[in-house]
Amino acid sequence: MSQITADSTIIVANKSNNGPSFIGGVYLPPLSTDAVASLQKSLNDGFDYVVTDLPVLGTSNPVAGKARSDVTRLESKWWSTSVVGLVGDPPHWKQSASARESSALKTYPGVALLQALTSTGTSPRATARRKEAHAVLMGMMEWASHMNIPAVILPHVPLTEFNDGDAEDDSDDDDMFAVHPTNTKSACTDRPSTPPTIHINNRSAKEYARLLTTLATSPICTTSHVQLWIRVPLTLQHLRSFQLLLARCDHAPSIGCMLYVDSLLDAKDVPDTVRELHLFLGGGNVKAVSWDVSIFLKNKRGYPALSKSHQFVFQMLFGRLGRTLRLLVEGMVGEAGVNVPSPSKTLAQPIGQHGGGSSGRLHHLQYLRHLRSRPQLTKVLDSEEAIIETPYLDHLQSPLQPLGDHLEYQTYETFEKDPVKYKRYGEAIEFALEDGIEEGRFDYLGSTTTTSAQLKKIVRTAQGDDDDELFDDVDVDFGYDGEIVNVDIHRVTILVVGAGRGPLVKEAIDAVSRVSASWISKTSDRPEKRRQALYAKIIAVEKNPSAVLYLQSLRSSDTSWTGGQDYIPESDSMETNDKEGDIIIPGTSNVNIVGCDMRQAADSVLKYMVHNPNLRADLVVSELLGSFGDNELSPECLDGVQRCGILKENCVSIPQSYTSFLAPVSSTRLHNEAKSQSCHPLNPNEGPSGPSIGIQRALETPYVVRSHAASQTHSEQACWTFCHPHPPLKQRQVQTKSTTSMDTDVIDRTNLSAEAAKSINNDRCAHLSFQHDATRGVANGCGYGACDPEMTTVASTNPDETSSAPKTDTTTLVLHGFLGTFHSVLYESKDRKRSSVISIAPSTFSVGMFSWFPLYFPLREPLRVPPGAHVNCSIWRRSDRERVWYEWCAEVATSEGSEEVVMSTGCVHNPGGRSYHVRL
Ligand SMILES: C[S@@+](CC[C@H](N)C(=O)[O-])C[C@H]1O[C@@H](n2cnc3c(N)ncnc32)[C@H](O)[C@@H]1O
Repeated sequence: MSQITADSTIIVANKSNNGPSFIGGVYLPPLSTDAVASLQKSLNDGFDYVVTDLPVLGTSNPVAGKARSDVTRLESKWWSTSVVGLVGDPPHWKQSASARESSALKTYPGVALLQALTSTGTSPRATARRKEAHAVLMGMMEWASHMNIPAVILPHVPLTEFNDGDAEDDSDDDDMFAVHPTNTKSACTDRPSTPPTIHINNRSAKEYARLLTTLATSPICTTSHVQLWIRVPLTLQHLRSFQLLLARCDHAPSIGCMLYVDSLLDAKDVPDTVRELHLFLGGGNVKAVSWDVSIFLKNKRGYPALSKSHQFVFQMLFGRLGRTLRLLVEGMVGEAGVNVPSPSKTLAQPIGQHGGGSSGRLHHLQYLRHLRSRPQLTKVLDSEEAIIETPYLDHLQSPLQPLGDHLEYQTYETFEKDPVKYKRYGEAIEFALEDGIEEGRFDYLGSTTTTSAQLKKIVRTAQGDDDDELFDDVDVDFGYDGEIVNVDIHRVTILVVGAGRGPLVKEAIDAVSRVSASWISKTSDRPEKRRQALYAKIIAVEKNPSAVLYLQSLRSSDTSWTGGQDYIPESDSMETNDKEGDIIIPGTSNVNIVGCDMRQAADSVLKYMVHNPNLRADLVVSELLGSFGDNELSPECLDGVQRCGILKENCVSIPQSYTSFLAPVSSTRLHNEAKSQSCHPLNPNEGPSGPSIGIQRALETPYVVRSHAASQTHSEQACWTFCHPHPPLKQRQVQTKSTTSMDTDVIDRTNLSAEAAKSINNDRCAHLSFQHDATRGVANGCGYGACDPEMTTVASTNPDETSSAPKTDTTTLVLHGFLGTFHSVLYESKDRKRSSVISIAPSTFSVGMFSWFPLYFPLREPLRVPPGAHVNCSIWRRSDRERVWYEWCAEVATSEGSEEVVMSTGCVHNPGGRSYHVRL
């Protein structure tokens, strides 16, 4: 049976074994005090959990402690996994209420209790009522905690005036259930051009916040981990008022939102809803979404279906939070005796007498499952990478420091599973080799002889085709099998730096083989039918001794690493590495493994290259990129390689360049996680039992995170770009007509490429301005993954006006930091016709690649950005002899004519690298 627990990742992980993640529950009011009967009726229909009314405990009133049979019949594992509690109004209150009261009570369960709890009246009656309400609520919560129920549904403060305080004392009880008209219709249908006013009783809201905070910090939530799901109807005003409530509760993680969809959503209100929801998903701690059966329409065959507008909302909610979001079906389907009718029932068409199955809600569940299984959702929620990354959602990690630390075996293994990254590297190496051949850049090594049969085999293997018969179809004339063929061999030297466990070496070997096969095939028209092929010298440099052992083991067992020959022991120099008298096999590679820091050519093989210009590298391949591009010190490492003098002057680097991007993010979850680092730092050197690092350090440290409950509010912007290798000095001097006194002859005799890398400064700064975006950046979703232009189209539509301009924005954004991402051009041909790119910047995201998550730069204090204002962010990359670090600073500004007025600013974070740095 699937589980409902406080830890969403556990649920999803459990579910992922059985198919798509989808946790669906149901509330069956006639059985609301019998969890056994509810479960019996609903599990067969495919629901995962049920909602039960929490009982009134105590001895002082007539219905308190009323027996229920389920407590003696259901084992604890069911209560802790498959039952959610509902805080409703005490039954004896309902019983004593007049008919009018009853109908008002049905609006939202628990509202009458909430009203009594939060009233500030001082009369004896108000005081007694409040006391009773408090005892009822605490009893319910204690029982939930006792039963280990994972979550409890509570009401939200209604958007109406309570007759609060002493006024209540003078009124009869009818008035306290009076429902304001706005309560029964979607606020989405009120589309004011000025900011909507939240008509809630502010005093009650604050009383409620105090009560919830008390619960959230009590053992009920901190020890028993009961989550508080506040029922928030899906209207603009409710969403906004709930965010105020959460802010008052200091965004306690145990207080979450259960969105309640109980009103029809007019198509013209979809843009507003989409924009509002986008931000809400970053700040509303959304745990569940409940669909009231009254909003279902009838399809042609009479089965329940949602309107197009609600389908869009479903897609958005599940597309963003589908791996952690629980679903609930509520409301009546026509049976008698149901005591929780939908307030908006009259807006919907009735769907008939029965919703199918033993629960009467089977068809609703089947329909919602059908929406969840649409390709738009399955491709984001059920892909292999989605399943792999699930445990990492919103989980902060210290950025790796592969230069300063040695990576673990398992870390390499995880990298190597990426289905996109290595493919793109393979393509890039192939393009670079093809262009090198076209430009005649690879040295002629000599000629070798082989047979047609052997050549066929080489081509076939490179094409991944082992079937002899199939090969007969290939339109290349290789002659008869025994024919002797001459092949001119050209040598390419490939330096793979930071080789790890060798995946890029493998890509290089395969690319050499593929390019050679195609060159062999293309060169049949040369004199005497002499063919041409490549032979590669690959030097794999790695500083992690354990990874070097792995590389050596691979070399000893894989003949593709030793030129297709049986194992050849490695020698100290490049030239003597080939076995005496061995014939070079066209299209093969011979790998040398060098265990040292790439910034020092301390090894004999590398020294040999330095002293023999024709043996220097034609191609240098590396993957030293961090989430923010340069944050794992790729620039310093690759400059170090170049400075050693082991690159030819026309050497090509893969990657050729990488650009760092930054985008503002609104996410209370990420900010909370960062704050909690002050007590439980991630830094493995300190560990969970280490000293607390303090709030300053916690919020001046960037974290790698698979953002999830987050909203990127503007398109990302480029900060800076690093290109490799630096053009040889002489070339630059000629280009810039430098008149320095440097003796170019001397430089010529040493190494122009090496000289070029000697006086490089990799410090950078960027001043970015994120202008007001009326769509609130909805297309960027949570800031990880490809952006969705359809969202922009929907959010930009303004059906009220003839112009297509978006409606005036009325929301204040709350920013909690910035997400750093990167885009890298691995290789682009000079004519730009062929290129291979990897990216985690949303606008150019490499779909399916999961090796990098964004780098979250927190802000010490969240920034409030009023409608129309823009956000400026300055970021610096700084260094000293031992460290590299970032400093960042954000401000809010408006434009007044041509003038910019700064409205508020944060401080410069991490000055001098005081809280965080990367070791050189
Ligand atoms: C991100 S891993 C990539 C490993 C492998 N190329 C891959 O794609 O799976 C970076 C590797 O570079 C190595 N490395 C980092 N800086 C280095 C340096 N200065 N010299 C040699 N190796 C270095 C690390 O030990 C690590 O194995």
